[in-house]
Parts: sequence; structure tokens; C-alpha cells
Amino acid sequence: MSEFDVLAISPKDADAPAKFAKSLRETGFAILKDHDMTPAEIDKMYDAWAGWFATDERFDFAVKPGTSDGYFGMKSENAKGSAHKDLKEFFHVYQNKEVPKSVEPVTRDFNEKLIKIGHMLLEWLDQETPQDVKDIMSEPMVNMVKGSDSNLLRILHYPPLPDDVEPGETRAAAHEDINLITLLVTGSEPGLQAQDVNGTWHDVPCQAGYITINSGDMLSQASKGYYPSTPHRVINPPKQENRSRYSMPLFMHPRPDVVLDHQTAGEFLDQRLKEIGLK
Ligand SMILES: O=C(O)CCC(=O)C(=O)O
Ligand SMILES: [Fe+2]
Repeated sequence: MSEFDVLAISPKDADAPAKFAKSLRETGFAILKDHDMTPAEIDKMYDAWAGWFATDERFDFAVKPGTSDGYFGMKSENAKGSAHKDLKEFFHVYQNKEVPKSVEPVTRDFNEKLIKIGHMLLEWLDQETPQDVKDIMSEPMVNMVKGSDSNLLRILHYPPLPDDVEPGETRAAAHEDINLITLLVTGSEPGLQAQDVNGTWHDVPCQAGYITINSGDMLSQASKGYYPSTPHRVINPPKQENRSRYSMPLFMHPRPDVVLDHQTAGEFLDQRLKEIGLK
């Protein structure tokens, strides 16, 4: 399995916006380096949340019917069309929703900083997307998410695999994200893979300091397929590396009233949450 052969882009490059848009267009995927999220901030998040997932407090935060913030236990979510539930538990952080007190300061800081980086990347896309594609969009992409309550930071814990894993059960089955773009700081362990536009799977580099970005279904829909939505998955670890894995994707979501194509972002999200078992 080869690594995804995608050049890491630095915001210091004069042509960073063009490189970023080209990478998303051609591979559905991009890597950002030299950003201002430090390894120390990322480690602090992983330490804080590893501690939290080890407590029973998570059950007090169990997601309530009809809402999507809080704690989701093992086997809550399946990829669209998948027969199996994923081997993961996770917590959904929204800017205006409750976060456990013990992890709140570090999480709020991290979330805000990553959202800012997301704004910068969407501005790059607004700048670099061809005019005829922009013409079919209802508003600039960065405006779709500015002030949006729907941006979602998902803190994931994939526990060590139990002995009785059934064939076909994986940490995260192949799926595309629902939202516009996803920002993913490097996971605590490898395992993430992405599919290129030719259908070949690649390991996503698990290198400290990288933020990987993939485009989601809403971006594909809003751009009428100009930016492809990227299939990705998290494979099970080999036996000798059967440890917990943590990751923290930030899903940039438009305001619910934003018109994507024939549907609003709110309608689209509702439909997709039902398909993946979260609603
Ligand atoms: O854990 C990861 O690295 C990716 C998670 C993911 O793709 C998701 O939750 O949508
Ligand atoms: Fe995903």
C-alpha cells in the first residue's frame, strides 16, 4: 500500500491557494504543513480526551434523541450502506453546546483555532475556483460556514480490538464525509486510508505536524462535482499494534439554510444522518 502521494502545502507558499484547490480537484485530498496548530496543542487534546474516554462520565453525556451533540457509544454509526457498525466511540463538540468541564478549555481553544484554519482554506477555494463553478454556488464557500453553529469537531476513540471481531467489522468502513471540507490533524496512530480518483487506496501519511483535508459530499454537490468527495476508511491495526487510536476530524458544515444544489444543507444533513444511523 503506497502512501498518498500528495505534496504538503505551506501557507507561506505564494501559490498555496492554487496548489490547495488543484490538489482537492485532482485527488479530493490535500495536506497542509507549517500551520499554527502546534504538536503540543494536539498532544494536549489527545491526553485530555484519552483520560476522559477512560471514565464513566461519558455515559452522563450520552446523546439525547433528536440531538447530535454529546457522547456516542461503541457501534453507533455505520458507513452509508454498510452492514456493520464501526468499532469506535466518539464525542461531538459544537461551539454552542456543552463540553465536559475537565476537557473544556483545551477543546474550545483547539476547535476555534482549527475553524480559523478551515476559514482560510475555504477562502483559498473561493479565490481559486473557476468562475463558472462559482456561478452555480449560492454564496462564497467561506460565507456558508462563517458564524455557522453546525461546524462539528468529532473526538474519536477506537479501542483496542476485542478478540471476537467479526469478519467485515472495521474501525471505520469506507465512507465519504457529509460536509464541505474536513480538517484532520494527524491521528494518534496510523490506519487512515483514502481512495484516489482512480479507485486506488492509499495510506494517509501519519506524520506529526500535518493537517489532512478532504472534500465532502456538500462541496461536491455545491460545485456540481468539480470537487470530488473523497472516500476514506480506518483499517484495523495489526495484532502487534492493537492499541487505542484517537483522532479529531473537524467537519466544516454550512448554516442549515444554505442552498447547496436542489436541497438546503439542513435537509441534506438530516437525510444523511438517518442513513448512517445517527438520527
Ligand atoms: O479517524 C480518522 O482518522 C477518520 C475518521 C473519519 O473519517 C470520520 O469520522 O468521518
Ligand atoms: Fe470521515
